[in-house]
Amino acid sequence: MLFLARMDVVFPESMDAATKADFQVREKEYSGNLQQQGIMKGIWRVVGEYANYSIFDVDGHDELHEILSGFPMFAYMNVKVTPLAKHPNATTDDFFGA
Ligand SMILES: O=C(O)C[C@H]1C=CC(=O)O1
Repeated sequence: MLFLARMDVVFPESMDAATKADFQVREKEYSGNLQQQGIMKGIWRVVGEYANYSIFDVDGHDELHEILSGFPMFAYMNVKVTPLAKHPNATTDDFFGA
């Protein structure tokens, strides 16, 4: 099942630069592992915002929630999830080469 997620990151004003940098390193590792496993099919920066759109291929809602809540920055993210269904006009099922 494919899901589109938008993640907006909002760090508290009081968070120091070293703590932010540490979150970013850990986030990159977590995200990279998901991409290597083929669970996270892609991630795109929203231009001009500290936010991304990502696509996940998971078995269901519970798995997606577990994955999203495992992001190191989860406590500082607002996440909106959109389930994706096949469009009748789609010419391929293989958009991500899966
Ligand atoms: O930089 C971001 O958009 C935050 C974060 C959320 C997932 C990820 O890989 O990075």
